[in-house]
Amino acid sequence: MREFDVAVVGSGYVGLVTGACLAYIGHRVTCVDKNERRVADLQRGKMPIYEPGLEEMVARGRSAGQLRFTADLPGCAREAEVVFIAVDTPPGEDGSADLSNVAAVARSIGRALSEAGERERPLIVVNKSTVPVGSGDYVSMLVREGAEEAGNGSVDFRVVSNPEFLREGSAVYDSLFPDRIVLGAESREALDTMRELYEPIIEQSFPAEMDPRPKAAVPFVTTDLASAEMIKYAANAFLATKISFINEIANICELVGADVSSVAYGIGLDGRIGPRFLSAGIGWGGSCFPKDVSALRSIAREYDYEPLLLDAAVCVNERQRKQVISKLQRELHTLKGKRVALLGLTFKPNTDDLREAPSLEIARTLSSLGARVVGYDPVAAKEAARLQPELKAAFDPYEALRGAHAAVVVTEWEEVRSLDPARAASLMEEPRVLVDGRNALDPERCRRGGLLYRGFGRA
Ligand SMILES: NC(=O)c1ccc[n+]([C@@H]2O[C@H](COP(=O)([O-])OP(=O)(O)OC[C@H]3O[C@@H](n4cnc5c(N)ncnc54)[C@H](O)[C@@H]3O)[C@@H](O)[C@H]2O)c1
Ligand SMILES: O=c1ccn([C@@H]2O[C@H](COP(=O)(O)OP(=O)(O)O[C@H]3O[C@H](CO)[C@@H](O)[C@H](O)[C@H]3O)[C@@H](O)[C@H]2O)c(=O)[nH]1
Repeated sequence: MREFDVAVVGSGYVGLVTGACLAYIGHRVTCVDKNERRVADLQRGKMPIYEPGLEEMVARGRSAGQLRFTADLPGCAREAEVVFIAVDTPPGEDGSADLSNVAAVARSIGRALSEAGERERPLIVVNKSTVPVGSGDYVSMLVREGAEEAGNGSVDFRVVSNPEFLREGSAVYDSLFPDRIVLGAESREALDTMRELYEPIIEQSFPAEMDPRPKAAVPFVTTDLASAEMIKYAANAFLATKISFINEIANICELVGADVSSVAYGIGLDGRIGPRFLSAGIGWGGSCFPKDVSALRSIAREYDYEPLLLDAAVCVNERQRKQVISKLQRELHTLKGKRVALLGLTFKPNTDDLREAPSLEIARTLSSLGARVVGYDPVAAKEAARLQPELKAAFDPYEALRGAHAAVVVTEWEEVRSLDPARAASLMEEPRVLVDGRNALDPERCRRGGLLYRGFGRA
């Protein structure tokens, strides 16, 4: 295997995990970020995010001398063979992706290339951020513009799209054991180089200590730039739609007296459907699905196309969150003066990410209706209370439940799944409602413990 000099720009969820994993498989990696405090923290081993297994991977990379951190993007771009762009592409006001961070990095790479003069091989600029179709060409244009600004526009580089499919909470595992690696480029040579860089992952030839089960080679999908960019949006839109689909079925199950968990199991056994992403409940949130579905809708509208199915997926998702409120109103009648405990606040378990977390919107609505809201989360209670001041932070689930008239399971952390219903009921006030927004608890056990259990799509 050839050892590459790699720069990864953006030390957030994707950048850090990518950098740490590339160092783990034997490359020399420099992670770059414009946030100097973040860089200083990383240089002394302090993680800016909560992601299981990441701290150990970073420590390992640093002590092997394979991983370092800097704020000096031009310096890195001059020395690297491959630069990954992994900066955030947040939603703009109209729902389209805001590419200003990607653009700033591309220009800066251009300037650095121009100042460095001739290179032995073209620099490969890999876009890992989720970006609209056409962004590969836009990045090329900006690199060239940056180079022209610095006095020499004839710089040698190739742009590659390499969408990222990791999930927060299992990001390290997903990066080392991906379902596929997708690469889009116009240059065969650039694709061959990327294959070489990823070879230990494609061949699964790195030490098997993380997961000793034998693995087949990872499919390596090569395509043009636009299709690679579209694969990312299509994958997220499909998964989000799949969840909205099961939520629609859950709502009908409630009306007809069926149980959505059994229905999901029954349909998921069909190989054409598959069992994953069929958990009904509050619906999807997070830093990706809402932003990417909205960016895809916005792309479609740019071309005067009405994305009816995507619009419906979003509507169903918005309605699911509102259902938490109607389920509470049905049991508590007025919410004024009632204490409601939210159990789990991050958008999913095993992450500290609160971007588009349903908990924040639910807390806001409940407090606008006069309820007192307290929220428990094992890692993000303090930050959630900062973002949503109506929410009082609790650091233990039972502390949150003390004196509560109702509780809502918003995020199925293990600490929430393993809740003791009898202990919860003993701390709560009448009518002791538990709205299980993730269908994570056993309804019978909850009822035996003295809770008024209400799930999604089941009795
Ligand atoms: N979070 C995920 O699970 C996930 C998964 C797949 C793809 N993605 C995509 O990957 C991209 C990154 O997402 P993320 O969640 O890692 O973002 P993030 O917000 O966690 O991190 C982004 C980092 O980039 C840095 N940055 C921004 N502009 C910069 C610049 N000009 N120069 C240097 N550093 C800069 C920020 O300081 C920050 O540390 C997004 O496009 C996202 O859609 C995210
Ligand atoms: O059956 C399910 C599965 C998930 N969710 C919710 O869907 C959201 C997203 O979950 P998940 O996909 O596990 O987390 P992310 O980390 O947001 O990962 C998604 O978004 C990433 C960013 O683009 C992609 O890289 C991943 O492949 C894609 O799964 C969360 O709010 C979950 O609670 C459900 O409601 N029901």
